Amino acid sequence: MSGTLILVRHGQSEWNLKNLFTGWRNPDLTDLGKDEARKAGQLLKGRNIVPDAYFTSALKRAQHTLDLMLEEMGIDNLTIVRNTALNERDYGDLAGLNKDDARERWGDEQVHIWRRSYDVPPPGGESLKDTGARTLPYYEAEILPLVKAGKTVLVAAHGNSLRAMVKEIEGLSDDAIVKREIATGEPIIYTIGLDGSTEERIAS
Ligand SMILES: O=C(O)[C@H](O)COP(=O)(O)O
Repeated sequence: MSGTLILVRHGQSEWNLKNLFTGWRNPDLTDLGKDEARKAGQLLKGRNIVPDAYFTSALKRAQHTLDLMLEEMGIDNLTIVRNTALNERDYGDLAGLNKDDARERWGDEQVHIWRRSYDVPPPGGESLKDTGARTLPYYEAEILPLVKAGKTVLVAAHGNSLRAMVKEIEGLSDDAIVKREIATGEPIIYTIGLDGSTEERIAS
């Protein structure tokens, strides 16, 4: 027996557009972000995928993405589980700063290390490892058991909470995850067996 896990990063947010570090701040989607979310819903609908369970973060941009996807899929009357465990990495003191301004101030390399290294946190914030320490226990307790029981589960979350999950699911090394980017509004679909074996299918 196997189940299906679908991971979706929220569509473009107002702060993605403005090139600001966002983290736990709470901007909504742009018009482009709303379109991306609707397209993700259409893609799943086109594949006749009807999830059994829905998870998202406590942040508007991921919740709105899930709502728009469900609208496109014609699914209502359901329970959505929202949890801070699925929130974006906490960007600490960088939240609200422009990413180019930060590069000017601290240099390209330092900013890249804060954004993409595995275990170096930005000042006052979470590294990817810290994010995983919050996201993965939740994934393992609440999401994975459903998938292993043969269910289809849709998770709408964030670049770095999803990178933490992708690292675990695909068994990527600390070095390999540094290069892994998660595109907005593009569902990643995994088939996961009872024994935890994984087959990745990326929708396009
Ligand atoms: O929180 C943010 O600023 C973005 O959603 C993700 O940022 P990143 O591309 O720096 O990881």
